[in-house]
Amino acid sequence: MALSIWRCMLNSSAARCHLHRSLSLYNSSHGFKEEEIKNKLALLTGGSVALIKRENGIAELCIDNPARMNAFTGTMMIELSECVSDLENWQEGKGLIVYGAENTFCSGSDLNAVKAVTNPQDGVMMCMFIQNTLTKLQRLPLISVALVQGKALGGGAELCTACDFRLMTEDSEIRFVHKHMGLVPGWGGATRLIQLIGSRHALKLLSSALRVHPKYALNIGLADEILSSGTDGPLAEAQKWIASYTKGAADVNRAVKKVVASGREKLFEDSLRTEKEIFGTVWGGPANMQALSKGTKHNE
Ligand SMILES: CC[C@H](C(=O)O)C(=O)SCCNC(=O)CCNC(=O)[C@H](O)C(C)(C)COP(=O)(O)OP(=O)(O)OC[C@H]1O[C@@H](n2cnc3c(N)ncnc32)[C@H](O)[C@@H]1OP(=O)(O)O
Repeated sequence: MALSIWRCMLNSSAARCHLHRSLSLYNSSHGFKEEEIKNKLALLTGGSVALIKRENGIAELCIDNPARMNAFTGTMMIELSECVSDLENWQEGKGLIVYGAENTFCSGSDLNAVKAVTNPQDGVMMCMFIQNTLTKLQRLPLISVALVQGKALGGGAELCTACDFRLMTEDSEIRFVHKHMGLVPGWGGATRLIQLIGSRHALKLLSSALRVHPKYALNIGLADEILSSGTDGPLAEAQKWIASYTKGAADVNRAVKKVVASGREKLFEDSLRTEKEIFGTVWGGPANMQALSKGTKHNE
C-alpha cells in the first residue's frame, strides 16, 4: 500500500515533467525564431540524415552526404532535429550509434550552404537551432556512441562531443578547425569539450586546431576506445561495444542514463534530488523484483 502511494506520487505530472526534460534550450523568450531559420535552412538542400531503430533497442543514425565528406546542409540540420525528436519518443530505446556514410564521420557545416547565411543574425539563429538539437541528443535516455571513422571536422567534431562515448577507428581524426575558419565552436562543442577533457586540453585543441589522432584522444579522455579493424567492419564493432552497456530492461537502462544526464548538468543538491526521483521510478519495478526473487549475486 505504502509503495503504491509512493509510486503514485512519483508519477504525478510534476515529477514526470521534471524527469522527461525535453524543453528546448532556446525558445522565443531568447529571441529564437525557429520557423524563420527553418524556412531558410530548408532552401539549402542536399544529403540526408537517416535513422534506423532496431528491435534490440539500439538505433543507428547515419549522416549521409558523402560527396561533401558528410557536411551538413540546411535540410540535413532539419532532418537531424526530426530524428532526435523521434528518438525522444522511442520508449523501447536503449542505445544510439551516430556515424557517417562511406567511412568518414562529418566535415561540419556544408561550406556552400553556410555562405548563404553569413550575416551574424542568421548565423546565431542557425547556431541556436543546432544547439537545441544537440542538447536534446545529449539528454536522450539512450546511451549514445559516436563512431568516428575518417574525419570529424569543425561541426563534425562538435557533433561527436554530444554523444556519451566516442569510438575511433585507427586511421581517424577529430579536429576542431574553427580557428582556421576565423570561428569558435558554435554547436555547443566548446562547452561540451571542456566538460569532457577539462579546460587545459580544450584550450590546446581549440587554439591550435590540432589533429587529434586516436591514441592522443584516448590519452586525454576524448575517445573511449580505438576500434580494431575486425572482419565485420566498424559499425558491427560499435554494435558489439554498445551491447555491453545496454543489457537488460529498457526502463532500467534509461533510468541509468537519466541519472547521469541530470548529474552532468545540474548543481550538486539539485542533482541529488533528481537522482532520488529517478530511483523511485525503478525501485520495486519488474527488473528490481525479478532480481530480488532470483537472489541475484554479483560474483561472476
Ligand atoms: C560551427 C561549425 C562550423 C560552421 O558552422 O561554420 C563548421 O563546421 S565550418 C566547416 C568546417 N569544415 C571544413 O572547413 C572542411 C573543409 N574541407 C576540408 O578541409 C577537406 O575537404 C577535408 C579535410 C574534409 C577532406 O579532404 P580530402 O582531401 O580527403 O577530400 P576533398 O577535399 O577532395 O573533399 C571531397 C569533397 O568534399 C567537399 N567537402 C569537404 N568538406 C566540405 C564541407 N564542410 N562543405 C562543403 N564541401 C565539403 C570538398 O570540397 C570536395 O568536393 P569537390 O567538389 O570534390 O571539391
